Amino acid sequence: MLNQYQPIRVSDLKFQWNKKSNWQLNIAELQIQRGEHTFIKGASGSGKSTLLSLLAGLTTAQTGQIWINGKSLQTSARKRDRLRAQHIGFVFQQLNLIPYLSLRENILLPAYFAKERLQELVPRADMLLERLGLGDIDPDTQANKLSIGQQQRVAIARALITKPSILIADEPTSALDTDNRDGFLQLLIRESEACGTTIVFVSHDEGLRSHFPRTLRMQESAPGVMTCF
Ligand SMILES: Nc1ncnc2c1ncn2[C@@H]1O[C@H](COP(=O)(O)OP(=O)(O)OP(=O)(O)O)[C@@H](O)[C@H]1O
Repeated sequence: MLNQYQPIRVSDLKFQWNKKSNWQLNIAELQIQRGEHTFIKGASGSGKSTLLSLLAGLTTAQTGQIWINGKSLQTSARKRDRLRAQHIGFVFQQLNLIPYLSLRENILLPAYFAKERLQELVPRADMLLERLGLGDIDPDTQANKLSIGQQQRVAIARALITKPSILIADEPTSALDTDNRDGFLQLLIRESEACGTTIVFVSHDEGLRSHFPRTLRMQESAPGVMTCF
């Protein structure tokens, strides 16, 4: 059943990076339910990052609609920025921590963009640090003084600080060995579940698929036309 208030709904979407390109992404209908964990797989160049960028409102489609929690992304860039900051957390392969800021400052950055009251989120930042096994580290430590494993956990805390309803993860484990990869994913899923966050996780790595109840595949439906099932 269609429900426009689901975290993510896509309808009749058609997207090209430019008019002359013979590559196109077409999605007739896609819905992702509240709290659902979805794995998106597909060959290199199949459009996984393009789809994430459309869902985050960083790029807009020529045709069709995307709703995030019932709000259309067919709106001004300023409103899309606001929607993104309020509803979506991100984790990328490059963790994108700001090296000269402290752990706590890095974690609180999205709160600033979401215009949430920073002071009210400080206890949540500290709680996340504790839950992610970083409770023994002084939260004023600069991010570049942490090991990569610690930085990954800070990136999880940062993605979830505002309790976003959607978490978008783009290949966050591709630089990790198997043990680190599984540990990272378990923490990411556990903490997302604790705040009821819907996960959209892109990876080449088939080994991760079993952690996700739903898989979407980016596939060619006609020459040059990609879709996802
Ligand atoms: N900013 C851009 N401008 C123009 N074309 C782009 C841009 N980003 C991606 N493309 C093209 O769009 C298509 C899909 O690329 P995309 O990065 O979404 O694929 P992907 O499945 O995420 O690939 P990978 O797994 O290698 O990261 C490719 O043909 C790519 O060359």
